Amino acid sequence: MMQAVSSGTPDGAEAVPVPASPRSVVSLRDVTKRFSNGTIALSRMTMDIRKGEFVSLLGASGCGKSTALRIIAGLGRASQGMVDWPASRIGRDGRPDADIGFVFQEPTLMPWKPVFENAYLPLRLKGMGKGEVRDRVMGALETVGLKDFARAYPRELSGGMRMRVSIARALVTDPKLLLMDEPFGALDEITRQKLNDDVLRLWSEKDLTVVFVTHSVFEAAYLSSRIAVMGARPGRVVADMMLPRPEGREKDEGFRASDTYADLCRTVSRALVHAIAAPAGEDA
Ligand SMILES: Nc1ncnc2c1ncn2[C@@H]1O[C@H](COP(=O)(O)OP(=O)(O)OP(=O)(O)O)[C@@H](O)[C@H]1O
Repeated sequence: MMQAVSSGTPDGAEAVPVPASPRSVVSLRDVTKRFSNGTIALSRMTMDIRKGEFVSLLGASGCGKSTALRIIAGLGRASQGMVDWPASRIGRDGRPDADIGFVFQEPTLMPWKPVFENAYLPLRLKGMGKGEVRDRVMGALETVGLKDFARAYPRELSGGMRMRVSIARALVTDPKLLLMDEPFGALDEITRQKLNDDVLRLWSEKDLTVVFVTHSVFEAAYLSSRIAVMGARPGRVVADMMLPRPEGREKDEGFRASDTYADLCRTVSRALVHAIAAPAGEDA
């Protein structure tokens, strides 16, 4: 179902509803976001996210990545343009009823609740009893390697483990679309690499569609099947790159050390430099 907004035309353009492709999980058409203070965070962003993709939104700070992700999640509304979640109904609040998992930049755990309660939260908010979903919550914790920490409190966990709880909480509703807003930016490099591998494993095992915000070329090149490089002022997609994945979904240390990965990083880095230099209006 579509959420279309055509009031206000900050850059003089009218929204043109184009049907999403049958494989689209989310489709953005000419989406513009103008905040009440006049900041135009996104301008005419058009993008189809297709089932099974691992899409990274890559760009410099302030180019509108988080704004785009919030609109994809239905947490923020476009000022203009059209957002379509073909397989979902739109509720009265303007949000899709699809189960979408969202992992924020910070783990945002409740410090006074143990790990189990934190992961259980989305199901509690849906009115589901703890007894009824105990196995499901434990399954999500097992998926991220924290089954033995269900009774621990967030203060007893490392930063990486807290982020794993946050991922378990996003997975507990069994979403098909997982949105991650620069989740590993605050972690050390080793932990980040480990979590990158975990996310790739989850993507593969759970047949997820992932949209991942990052400003790391290396992370985007390692994880993605597709990278949308964004330019700033106003935020827009400057390059939309499909990445070759001859080795399948999962990666390993061998891939990190490979010429293929080095070449990929160079290509993505060049695209990012171009995006930063590109004058507004020069699109993919
Ligand atoms: N609620 C808001 N009100 C006004 N301006 C906002 C609001 N949220 C974001 N912005 C502005 O919109 C632009 C895009 O912000 P956004 O957070 O989407 O960028 P980003 O690429 O995710 O940045 P970062 O990588 O630093 O998180 C920025 O100029 C930001 O200051």
